[in-house]
This record gives sequence, structure tokens and C-alpha cells, in this order.
Amino acid sequence: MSLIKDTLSRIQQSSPGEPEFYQAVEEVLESLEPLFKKEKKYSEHNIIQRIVEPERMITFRVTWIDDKGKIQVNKGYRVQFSSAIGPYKGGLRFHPSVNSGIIKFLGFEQIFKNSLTGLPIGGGKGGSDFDPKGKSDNEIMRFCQSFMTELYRHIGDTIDIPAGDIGVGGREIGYLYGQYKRLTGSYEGVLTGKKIPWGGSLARTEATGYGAVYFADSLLTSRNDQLAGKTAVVSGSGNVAIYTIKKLIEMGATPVSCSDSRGFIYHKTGINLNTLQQLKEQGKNESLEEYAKIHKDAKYTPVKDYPKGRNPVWSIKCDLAFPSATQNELNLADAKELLKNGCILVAEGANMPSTPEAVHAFLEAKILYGPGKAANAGGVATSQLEMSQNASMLQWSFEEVDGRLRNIMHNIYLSASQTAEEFGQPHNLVLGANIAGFRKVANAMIDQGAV
Ligand SMILES: NC(=O)C1=CN([C@@H]2O[C@H](COP(=O)(O)OP(=O)(O)OC[C@H]3O[C@@H](n4cnc5c(N)ncnc54)[C@H](O)[C@@H]3O)[C@@H](O)[C@H]2O)C=CC1
Ligand SMILES: O=C(O)CCC(=O)C(=O)O
Repeated sequence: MSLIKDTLSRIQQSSPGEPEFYQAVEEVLESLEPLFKKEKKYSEHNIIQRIVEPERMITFRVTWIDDKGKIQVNKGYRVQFSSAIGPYKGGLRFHPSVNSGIIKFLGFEQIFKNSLTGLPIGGGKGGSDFDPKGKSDNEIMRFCQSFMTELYRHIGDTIDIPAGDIGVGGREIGYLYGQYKRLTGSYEGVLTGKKIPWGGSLARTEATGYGAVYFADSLLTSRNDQLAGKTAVVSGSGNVAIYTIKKLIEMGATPVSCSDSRGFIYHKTGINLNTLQQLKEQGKNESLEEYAKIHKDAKYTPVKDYPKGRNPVWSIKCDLAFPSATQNELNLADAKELLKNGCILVAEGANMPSTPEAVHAFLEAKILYGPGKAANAGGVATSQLEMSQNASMLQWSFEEVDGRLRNIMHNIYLSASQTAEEFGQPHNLVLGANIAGFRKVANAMIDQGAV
């Protein structure tokens, strides 16, 4: 269609070499076609041309000194994509694969995800190609301090509020926050994902994983089904995967896998969360290999033994799948395998983990499919709850925050499914989430004039 083709060809020309960004844009635009047919105001106000162009993209040099005294250089990014409905909000990713296209795809997704939460937050994202693996604590600290020395002038508690993502957890947020305070002298909620004694929110650490499971629960309930008794495959073994596994266990399901960039574990009787958490806290690269040494009935498969072009996590027989590692980790062949094995639900903890072909296969099969921007929105929603607590100088209980998270996830489900129904495709939550998220942002853009 011309809306998609024209927009893609324009962004390919103006932003060459950013395939993940084009992928994210194409998926959203495909879903928006029925809305554009129904309501002309979005074309009249040229919303698409405006929304695919970030309000601001900041790139900067991050110079830091390693433990040997050598000067190292990385690249830092912050995309401030849309402030139509609130201050820019989104995580920071530290991973060697980070480049402008990755940051822009994540920032673009964040616009609609944040809108879906029903909270007043705009879309942003940032990060660096810095690789935290194998770095000492002091190296991480020096890197974070240098990163913030550039970033601090662009952020603020009502301007742009970064948080964590891959490679950025409580430790990194601490070093970033310390440096922000040193530079500005201001104790404000400028970052979320802070530790509890210095402004963090209870349940933020758990929120993305818990939220994905709450979302799955809403999906299953819509078909008079439940999590209890189901077998689940989970990929990743970081923040999102661990708290997905924890909540699945609490709700009576059996998560049987986890993975990292070196390999995966299949533990048919169920992942032992204590072992996994203890090994991950030790921070060794070999934690999943160690897991299989401790639990003899678990099988570890290294990446070098994966069949070409496949992620064998998705070949494990299961009822439910929670991709919780990274983008494009589940392709069409993987999707077909999941469907062949009787998987009835996919809830994406990661951002854009399924390739477009895999997404189409899920939609065609009419299984319960929760796209990342809906299913993993619990993390950013709880970040906004952290901002609210910071602004009012209060701290809510775990139960209070968790209860709000659960409601927010159910409301996201309702908003996506009711919108999907409105457009005559009740099972299609990709369409529902994209239209519901877009409509609010686009209407705000129209109200605010040509800015
Ligand atoms: N932390 C949060 O609150 C949120 C995270 N997400 C998304 O969830 C996903 C996971 O993020 P976190 O758990 O926060 O990060 P993390 O750094 O805690 O964990 C990332 C996990 O993914 C694995 N991984 C990374 N690249 C991989 C690759 N190429 N192949 C296989 N495994 C790989 C890592 O080994 C690790 O187990 C990402 O897509 C992130 O954007 C989405 C919403 C919020
Ligand atoms: O908590 C946040 O602000 C951001 C979380 C995030 O990066 C995401 O939703 O992908």
C-alpha cells in the first residue's frame, strides 16, 4: 500500500542502514491502514510523516578509562521520539549490538507502548555499544559516569526519564544517578529503576516479567482458560525472564526453559528459580552450564549446537511461550514449530522478539498473541508509578504497586482487544495495540498543532 511504501522509502533514504527501525515502522503502519481509511484527519495532519521522525536524536562520545589505565571510547545515544502525551520515557541499553537503528526501533515502539499504559508518558530510548560483559565494577562505574556527563543536560524529571533495558539494571542506574546528582545537585526522579532506599519503587524490578504473565492471564481468561497446569517456555535469563519465571511458578504454571547468548536450558520438571537467581547473581558467563551441573535432569545446549537459522528453545513442547531475550529471536520456522507442538499463547516480554513472518503465522493460526508493546508494558508503567512516588515524596507498598500493575495490564489487554474488535479483527491484538496506542498520541499531536 502506498502509505507503507511511501513512508518506508522516505525513511530508508533519510536514515539508511536501520533495518530494525524499518521493521518496527512497517508493522505499525500495516496495522494503521484500517484507521486511516476510516478517519481522514490523520492524513490531513500528516501524522505519519511526523511520527516516524524523532523529535530529537542525540549521539555522543563516551570516553572512559579501563582498569589497565587505557582510554576507551564508545558511542552513546538518546532518542527523544515523541513528547505528545508526556515527557520522554524509556530505557537505556548497553550492548555491543547497539546502533542508531536499534535505538530508533526501540524508541518508536516505546511511543505506542507508553500510550497504551494509559499514563502520561512520551516515547524515548537510549544506550550505548558498550559491552558490560567481563567489565569490573569500577569500569562499569567509570563508563556510567562518563555516559551521564554527556546525557545529563538533555534529561530531567519532567523532560526525559531514562531507565534500564538490556545490560542496565540497579547497579548501572545507581552509578548514573550518582553522577547526575553530582553534576546538577538535584535529588529528583530523573531515572527510574532506582534501588529502594534512594527513591526506587517496590515491584519495579519484577514489573516487566510479572506484567507479561498478568497479560497472559487476561488472554487466557478471555477464553475461559487459566495459567495453572500449563507448561511454558521462556527465553532469556535476565530481569524480564527471571520475573516471568517467578510469576509463572506462583500462578501454577511450569516454566521449563531459559537461555542466554551462549545456550539454553531445558528442565522438564521446571526451572529451579533459586538456582538460576543465585548463579546469575554470581555474574559468571557460564551460569547456565553450571545450572545443568547442579540439576542433572536438566539439559544444556550451547549455541554452537543449534540447528542453522533456528532457536531450539522454541522446539520444546509447550502450551505457552514467553520470548524474553531480544529482538528477532523467534523466526517463521520457530513459530511453525511452536504451533505444530500445540502452543496456544505467545506473550512477548522482549521488544519485537518475533520476526514479521512469525507474527503473521501466529495471527493466522488465531492463537492468543500478545505483542511486546502490550505484553511487556508493565515495566514502563511501573516506572511511571515510581515517578509518581518520587514527585509526591512517598513510597507505596509492594502490594499497592503490584495491584496497580495488574490493573494496568488488564486495561491494556481490554484496550487492545476492544480496538481489535472495533476494526473487525477481534483476535488481532497487534492491530488493536497499534491503533489504540497510536490514536491517543496522534490526537494529542493534532490538538497541539504543527510542532
Ligand atoms: N527491563 C525492562 O524493564 C524491560 C525490558 N524489555 C525487553 O526485554 C528484553 C530483555 O531485557 P532485560 O531482561 O531487561 O535485559 P537483561 O540484560 O536483564 O537480560 C537480557 C537477557 O537476554 C539475553 N540475550 C541478550 N541478547 C541475546 C541474544 N542475542 N541471544 C540470546 N540471548 C540474548 C541475555 O543473555 C540475558 O539473559 C529486551 O528485549 C528488553 O528490551 C521490555 C520492557 C521492559
Ligand atoms: O521503565 C522504563 O522507563 C523503560 C522500560 C523499557 O525500556 C521498555 O519498556 O522497553
